[in-house]
Amino acid sequence: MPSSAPLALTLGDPAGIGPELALSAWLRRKSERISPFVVCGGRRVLGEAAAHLGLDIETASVTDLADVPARFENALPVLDGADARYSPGDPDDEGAKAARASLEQGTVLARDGRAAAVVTGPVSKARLASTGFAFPGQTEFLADAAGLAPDAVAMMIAGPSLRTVPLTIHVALADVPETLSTELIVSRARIVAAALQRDFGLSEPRLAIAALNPHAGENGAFGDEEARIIAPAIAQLEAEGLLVSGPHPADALFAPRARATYDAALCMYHDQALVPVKALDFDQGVNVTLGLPFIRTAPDHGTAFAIAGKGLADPGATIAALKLAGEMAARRR
Ligand SMILES: NC(=O)C1=CN([C@@H]2O[C@H](COP(=O)(O)OP(=O)(O)OC[C@H]3O[C@@H](n4cnc5c(N)ncnc54)[C@H](O)[C@@H]3O)[C@@H](O)[C@H]2O)C=CC1
Ligand SMILES: NCC(=O)COP(=O)(O)O
Repeated sequence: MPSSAPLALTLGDPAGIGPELALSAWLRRKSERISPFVVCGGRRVLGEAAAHLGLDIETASVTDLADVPARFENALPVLDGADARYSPGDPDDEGAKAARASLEQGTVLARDGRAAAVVTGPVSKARLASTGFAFPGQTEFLADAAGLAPDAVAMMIAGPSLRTVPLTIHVALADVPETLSTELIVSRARIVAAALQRDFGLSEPRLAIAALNPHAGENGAFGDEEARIIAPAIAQLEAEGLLVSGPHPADALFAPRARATYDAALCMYHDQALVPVKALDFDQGVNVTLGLPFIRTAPDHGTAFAIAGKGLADPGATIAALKLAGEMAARRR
């Protein structure tokens, strides 16, 4: 990868807050020291969004990624690609197709090393599905684009207060117990430990593993997944030399004293992992896909259709995602 390779920012659903987040992040590029980034398609959307929000921002069409750093100084660089009209809060098929094309374009650029990372804007999973997108989320799409099975990657939600990893992601809560297995926990924990070393500079990462049931099952009174599935995984990981603790009752795992004892908490289901980060760090929460051969980050929030185009969207999580992607890329160079 060339040392000047820019970050590729995808548009997200054009009817959501993605376009205004790209504009706001560019406006703060100097104060926040954000590495140069290029938006994958959507020049019309971005122009109309800037006009709608009264933002005096020029976009610059780029075809050669080598031009991005210079253009980034004075204009928001945009690659030729899919586009749509700007219709904040009113998602449609044209916008969903543009969101998908932008995601595909950014992913290829990162996968081929032409972009330093792909930073994805928020998409509606339901709207993407309506285009025939065959994946429950972007995480699973990225794994597939890298030639990996869904289990070969892990979703980390990273904020200033803590990092969490949902071990099951886009599955119904009712399906979580049967989806969990000792092998799944072991393989995801290995991915997390390796990423904490490689991308976060932690030489001896400490992993805390949450229980599934209240009170970690209370010795089997309310569930046996802790003894049957989670404890054997912890024993195996310890035997491999990893610093692992648990299964911890999840209610106390995110208290400040507990957070000081680990570098990442591995959680059994989506909301167990995302609720604490969103409660503590909503506007700085970053979703990182671990285990890919390229870098992917994203703001850890959704399309927020109800506030799109109203000037209410906080760009903090998008800025944090861009900055973390830049730091990870610098560490890997
Ligand atoms: N990585 C991604 O692309 C993600 C996409 N989604 C998608 O987003 C859609 C909406 O999901 P929701 O659960 O409603 O979550 P959401 O994050 O879009 O909205 C939840 C609440 O947070 C507010 N909010 C979100 N981002 C904000 C920001 N930057 N500044 C100020 N307020 C903000 C919204 O207005 C709403 O009140 C769904 O279709 C889902 O698939 C959800 C999470 C992540
Ligand atoms: N709530 C986080 C989330 O669902 C993000 O999913 P993905 O689109 O990054 O796979």
